[in-house]
Amino acid sequence: MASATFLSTLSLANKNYLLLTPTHAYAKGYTNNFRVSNLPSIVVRKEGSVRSQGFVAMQEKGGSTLSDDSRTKTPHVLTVAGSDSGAGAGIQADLKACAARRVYCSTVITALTAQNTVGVQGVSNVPEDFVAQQLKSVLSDMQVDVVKTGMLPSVGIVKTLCKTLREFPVHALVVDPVMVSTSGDVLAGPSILSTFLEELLPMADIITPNLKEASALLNGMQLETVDDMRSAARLLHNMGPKNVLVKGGDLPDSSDAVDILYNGHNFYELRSPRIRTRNSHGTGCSLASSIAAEVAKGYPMLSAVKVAKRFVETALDYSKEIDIGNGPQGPFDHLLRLKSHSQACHRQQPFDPSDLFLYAVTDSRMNKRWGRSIIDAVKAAIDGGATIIQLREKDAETKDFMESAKACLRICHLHGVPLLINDRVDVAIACDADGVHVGQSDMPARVARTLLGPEKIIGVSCKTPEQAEQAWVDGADYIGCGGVYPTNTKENNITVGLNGLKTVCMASKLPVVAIGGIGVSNARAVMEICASNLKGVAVVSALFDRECVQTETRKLHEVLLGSNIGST
Ligand SMILES: Cc1ncc(COP(=O)(O)OP(=O)(O)O)c(N)n1
Ligand SMILES: Cc1ncsc1CCOP(=O)(O)O
Ligand SMILES: [Mg+2]
Repeated sequence: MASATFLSTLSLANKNYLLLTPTHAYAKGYTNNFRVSNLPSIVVRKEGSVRSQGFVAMQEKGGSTLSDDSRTKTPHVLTVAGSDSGAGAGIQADLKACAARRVYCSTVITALTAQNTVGVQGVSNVPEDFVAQQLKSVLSDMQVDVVKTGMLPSVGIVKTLCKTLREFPVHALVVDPVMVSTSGDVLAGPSILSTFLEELLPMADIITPNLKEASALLNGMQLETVDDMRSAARLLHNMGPKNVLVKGGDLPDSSDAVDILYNGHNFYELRSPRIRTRNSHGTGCSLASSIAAEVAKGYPMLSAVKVAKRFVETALDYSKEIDIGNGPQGPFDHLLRLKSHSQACHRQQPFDPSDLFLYAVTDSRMNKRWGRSIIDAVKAAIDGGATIIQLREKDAETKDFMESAKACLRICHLHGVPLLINDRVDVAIACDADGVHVGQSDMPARVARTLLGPEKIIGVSCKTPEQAEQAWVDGADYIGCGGVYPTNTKENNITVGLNGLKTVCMASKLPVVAIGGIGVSNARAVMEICASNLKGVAVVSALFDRECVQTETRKLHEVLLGSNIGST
């Protein structure tokens, strides 16, 4: 029996309501079982407008007592694609990606390909009416959230799909415009292009072309730079899809993999270190189905793309040694190295760098000295305006640490504040914390990323540009840079000063939080080094080695708001 995970209940006019976020409502399938009430949305705005959160109130259909029994809906992706006998791409990749992302995946097969790591040896299209029959079988019976398309090998199949989707609308359509396989074999000829452009693209919530596909959709336009990718994204957006992700994996002369996401208003440049591996067959299919999976869970598109991209990168990185087939392009493994991850099906808030604004780091000795529990310390820091918490409990017994971490997590999540664990990746996994902070002599961030999976937050302590570059390559989310000023909290810790902090910020592609000897008297000076990626300060003693944690946190919060930096 599923336990209730909603934030709170509300009783009004003898009726009970669930209070929960709209995406949570969708992800949990509550919209199927509850009427969305006509109560106005309730908006909780945390101090300093660091994060605002909308909530909706939902009333149970036909009943008055709320319980969560068996109301959890399984997120469901339907993939409409070709089969790859080598199982690196196509339907097989989609199934594995969705399984790895913990989303149910049904399949409509459009073509059979005889394929291996050398290339495509044969293609046999499935007759249109049988594609139609498969679509109807799935969509008339199952509650599909997102349809993801891959190889659509004939005009008739594209038309059949569009017609069926008009008959059975779904929450979102993800179109991977597969035209050429990674081996260079043509999977959908130019005759299909016009139907694609006229019928399918306008229905799409996102299309995910690589450079070759974007060029083919744009009449052979040359795409050689990131600026070209932006132009292509804008032109493709004009054709009707709500979002366009142009994938720059093939961009020459780039040490990073750069993708451009455009939603008609903003461009997002999504960069990640390029992973050099032979085992990349199926990357495009897997990315598109991972995006579909995250959208099916209720993520907004930008978050879905970020998590999906990180997932594929992690899988690629950890599939480097796989040795399958003799051809130039091997498959990667979605599950092999990742299967020990405790990736819960429920969605969690994606990392928001502005959460680093006021980073409260606990200290077991200080709490003991002032006679307070970790839980009381965390509560007080949140009440004072802390935007992220780290449990840095160097002396705690593992069992005690886990128990207090679980209690702190409940409090943090009620307030929308992420909770990270210092050093102890095992504790973070065991209590499903939001992430970890590791230093240069702790578990390497790359290993922590593999253990924690793509969504968890990982912070790394860095004193130098080289360490900052490594943190980025390792898949960290932020850098903790310090000690900025001398501190008694950490022994033998070299002080980097404001200059050292600035040097690291300038070199870092990641957001940075400053740490070490920071408090009310000098926080402003720290923030005024004016580095756009310096997002806040992390503080131990100035909050926790004080009589009233809440008052000290509030004072620091005010100073930071006054500095007017990093809060956006
Ligand atoms: C936000 C943040 N930045 C830096 C540190 C220091 O981590 P580390 O270097 O591993 O030292 P310890 O905290 O483990 O003593 C941090 N904890 N948080
Ligand atoms: C953990 C850590 N890492 C670098 S300095 C430091 C200690 C920060 O503590 P305080 O805020 O009390 O100076
Ligand atoms: Mg450490």
